[in-house]
This record gives sequence, C-alpha cells and structure tokens, in this order.
Amino acid sequence: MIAIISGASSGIGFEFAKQIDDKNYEEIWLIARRAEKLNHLKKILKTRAKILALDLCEEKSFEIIEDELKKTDKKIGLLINSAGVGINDYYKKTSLEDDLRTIDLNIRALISLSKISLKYLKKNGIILNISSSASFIPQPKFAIYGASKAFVLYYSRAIRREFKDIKVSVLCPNRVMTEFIKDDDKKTIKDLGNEDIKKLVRKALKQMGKKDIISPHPLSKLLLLISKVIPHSLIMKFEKMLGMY
Ligand SMILES: NC(=O)C1=CN([C@@H]2O[C@H](COP(=O)(O)OP(=O)(O)OC[C@H]3O[C@@H](n4cnc5c(N)ncnc54)[C@H](OP(=O)(O)O)[C@@H]3O)[C@@H](O)[C@H]2O)C=CC1
Ligand SMILES: N[C@@H](C=O)C(=O)O
Repeated sequence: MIAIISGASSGIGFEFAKQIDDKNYEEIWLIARRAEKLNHLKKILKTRAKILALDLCEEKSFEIIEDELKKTDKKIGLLINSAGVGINDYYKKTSLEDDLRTIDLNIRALISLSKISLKYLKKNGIILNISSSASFIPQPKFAIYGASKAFVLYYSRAIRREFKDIKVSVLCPNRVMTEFIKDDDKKTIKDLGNEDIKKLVRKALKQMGKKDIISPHPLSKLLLLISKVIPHSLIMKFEKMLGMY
C-alpha cells in the first residue's frame, strides 16, 4: 500500500510525509517541482520514497503519474492533495497568468490526481484534500484563492457521499506559517489565527476518512459556524472594519 502526497516539498505536505513515516506504508510518493527539496525529504524518511518532481500545472505530469501507477502492483492507501498556491492581493493587482495558475493547481491538478487515483485506491482508501478556512466565505483581497478553496470544499464533500469504498475528507487549516505566507502578509490581524503545523497534521491524520470537514483550529471552527448563521455580507463588512481588505 502506498501514500501519495502532492506539495510534499514544503509546508503542510512536507509535515504530512514526516508524520506518516511510521504508518506502515510500503512507499510514499512525493510530488512537487523542486527535486532537491524532495530528495532532502526522502533522506529523512525511513519509508521508501518515490520522487516525482513534476509541475502539476502541466498536463503531461498526470500521464507520468498514471504510468507510474500502472507499473506498480501496490494500491493507494492514502492520497493527500496538498499542492496549492494563492496570492493575497486585490483582484485588479494580480495577473491573469497567476489567477489561472491558481485555478490550474488548486482545482485542475487536485481533480486530475484524484480521478487518476480512483482506479488504484484500495478498499477504504482515503483522499484528503487540503482546502482552507478561506473557503467558508468570499474572500476580498484573496478572491481567486478563496473561490478555488470553496470549490475544493464543495467538491470533496459531494464526492465523499458518492463513494461506498473510498473515504474523502477535506482539511480546512486556518493559517500556517509556511512558504505560502509571503513577507507582506506576515504580521497582520490574521496572525491571531496561526496554527501549529505539527498539531494540525496530527489531528488531520486522526480524523481523516472519518470526518467530512476537518477544521482543527478554534478560529476556523468559529468561522465555519458563523458562515452558516450570519449573512456573508455582514461578515465581510466586519472584516473590512478590521482592515482585512
Ligand atoms: N499556509 C497556510 O496558511 C494555509 C495553507 N493552506 C493550503 O495548504 C496547502 C499547502 O500549503 P502550504 O504547505 O502552506 O504551502 P507551501 O507553499 O509551503 O507548499 C506548497 C506546495 O505546493 C507545491 N507546488 C506549488 N506549485 C506547484 C506546481 N505547479 N506543481 C507541483 N507542486 C506545486 C510546492 O512545491 P514546489 O514549489 O516544489 O513545486 C509546495 O510543496 C495549499 O493547498 C494551501 O492552499 C490552507 C490553509 C492555510
Ligand atoms: N487561511 C489561510 C490560507 O488559506 C489564510 O487566510 O492565509
């Protein structure tokens, strides 16, 4: 049985790889563009690792992954779709190229990897998709990213109910200090919601498959709750007052 992690070269994906190292997978497949970072991770892991240094915004990467899956006799026990990007800026300031890359990686790549994996997932295998607390309400100054993560949330919850023998969960972290957070976005009010990456991943591994939405941080939980009971327009007004956009 193998585990596949996209976005394994840094941040949350990297931490997942470390924390599943003692979970008895025969191999962990590590996907991201930076081969040197993946090689470094491979050296740390006790489990055998396969490095797939691929750009998931390129169509041919999925042919390569599928070819590798065809070649192996092992089934997938766990697929973690962690690769993701997001630009925290006003819509008129981000380039169309960056907007489309966000969609390509956060949505197209996640769907492609999941779809390809279906044939190779073992009975009761798990797909864990990484969304965000940014998926709960529209995100001014983070519009494309927030909308892409809302897609991941809705899509994951829907397919979970279609499958009998595959478990799908969606993780909605609040804010984690990884390469994802650029210097300009540090030291903002959002820092109040920073979460510990080790704790986040530990909780996700415990709850994946069993729970539909996994949102360990209290602020993430609170936002999910208020997004259901308070009009989004009011929440966004409040965020404006807090200077979030
Ligand atoms: N950090 C945070 O506050 C939060 C993050 N999230 C989500 O968690 C996930 C992981 O983010 P995080 O670990 O924080 O961010 P990082 O920037 O640390 O990691 C992003 C990962 O995605 C990979 N990646 C980026 N572009 C591509 C590409 N074109 N092809 C293949 N891989 C790519 C990167 O590897 P490489 O550059 O080597 O290709 C890297 O491994 C993302 O989906 C993010 O949206 C959700 C909520 C909060
Ligand atoms: N939730 C975080 C990203 O997904 C953020 O708001 O920075």
